[in-house]
Amino acid sequence: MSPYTVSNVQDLRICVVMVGLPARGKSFISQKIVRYLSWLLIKAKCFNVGSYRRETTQQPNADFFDANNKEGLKIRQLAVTNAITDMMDWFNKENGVVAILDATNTTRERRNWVLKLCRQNRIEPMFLESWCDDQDLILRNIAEVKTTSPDYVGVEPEVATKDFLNRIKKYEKIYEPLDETYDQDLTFAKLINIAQQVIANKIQSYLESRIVFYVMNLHIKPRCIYLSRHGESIYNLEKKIGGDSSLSPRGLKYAEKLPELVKQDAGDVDLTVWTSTLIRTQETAQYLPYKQLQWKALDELDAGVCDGMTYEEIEKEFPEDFRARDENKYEYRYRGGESYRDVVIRLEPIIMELERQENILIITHQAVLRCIYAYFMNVPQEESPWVAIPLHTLIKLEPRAYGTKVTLIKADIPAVSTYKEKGTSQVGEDDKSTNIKTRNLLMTSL
Ligand SMILES: Nc1ncnc2c1ncn2[C@@H]1O[C@H](COP(=O)(O)OP(=O)(O)OP(=O)(O)O)[C@@H](O)[C@H]1O
Repeated sequence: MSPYTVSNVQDLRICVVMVGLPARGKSFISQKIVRYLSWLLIKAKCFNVGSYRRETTQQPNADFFDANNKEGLKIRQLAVTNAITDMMDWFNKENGVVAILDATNTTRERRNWVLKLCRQNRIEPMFLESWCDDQDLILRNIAEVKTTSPDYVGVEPEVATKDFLNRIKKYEKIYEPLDETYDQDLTFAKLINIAQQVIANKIQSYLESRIVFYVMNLHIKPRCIYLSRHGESIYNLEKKIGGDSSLSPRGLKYAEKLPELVKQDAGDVDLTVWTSTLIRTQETAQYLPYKQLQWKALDELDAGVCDGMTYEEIEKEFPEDFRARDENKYEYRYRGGESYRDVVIRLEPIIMELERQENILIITHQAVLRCIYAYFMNVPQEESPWVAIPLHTLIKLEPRAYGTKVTLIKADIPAVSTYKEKGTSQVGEDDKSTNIKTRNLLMTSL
């Protein structure tokens, strides 16, 4: 069995029950939690009741959501029942650890029903409410994601907005927010106006506290995260892995060009640059006119006894290890070194801090960038160690409501390719194959 990344996960099953009026970011938060936990290799899945409801009812108007609409109630009850049935199946058949029940769950009656079902099935219920009275933000949310939802295909945005506001009114009539006194025995967290205020009540397990800590750090301000590998290094030229070498002359050219490349895209925004503690990332960042921070956690995957060797040398000297790594690159740990899984675990504070921050430029290493990229782009663990991250290329990530937009900005300074395909010890591709890899990278975006 694989080791867990968070303690006390064994035998623990948690259902995060979302609570809140429409357009309060419940789906946004649910998807973020799933991505975060999946990245940490904790089995997590979101059950969105709206999608179940859409299987039977297309494009209902606000009246459908009226508490007195018997037909509407029946359909909505069926949707939540089906979602919960699938959720229980997932816990039982697929050994799920954290399920998110993404629905409004606005009444005490509904929450009590979910609570009972969870307890009967040995699942810990944790309620997570998003409460928001910022009308401008709610209107922005409706414009950003609701007027374009499947519920409003072919409907004018103004008409859709008006109907959605009516839908919210229907829910407001019956809404019973979580209450510190009434709900004092429940495990719950309540986010007020994003995370201006956070109430945490009876948070029991370590995993629950990680989830609360994570959602506390989320923000929705528009921002860019730039990622770059260090410029081409002497070791890259010699096809060696690891080490702490300096940049090659072409790598230095990239370092000189980087300020212009960033400025052209980012303009005058304020950025902070994060580098690893290794010479090649610092040399790459040396001309950037921004505040810089060094993180040990951003150092390259430690290749242990293979540090400083070429792949050909590794294949000759440690043939079994070479094959084992190709077989399961994510789990393979170099003798005396690290695996991709180890790197993900040490990157967790980086991800947490990235969620808190605004515009950041990270200059680090291939394996580390693959792990960070996998978090933002939802790349499955078995694929992430094979993502091509070319040298001398700036990757721009723009987090959006339900995903991340990715753009590649090439510096147009030649560099060797350090990409190694499965089953060979050869690195390097011609220009054509590098472009194919680049396209693969773009296609993984949401
Ligand atoms: N804590 C929050 N409070 C308010 N808005 C948020 C919050 N977090 C994210 N958002 C914004 O909410 C929007 C996404 O809305 P989302 O679909 O997640 O709402 P919802 O509550 O799931 O609505 P519905 O009940 O209709 O499914 C995005 O524009 C996102 O920026």
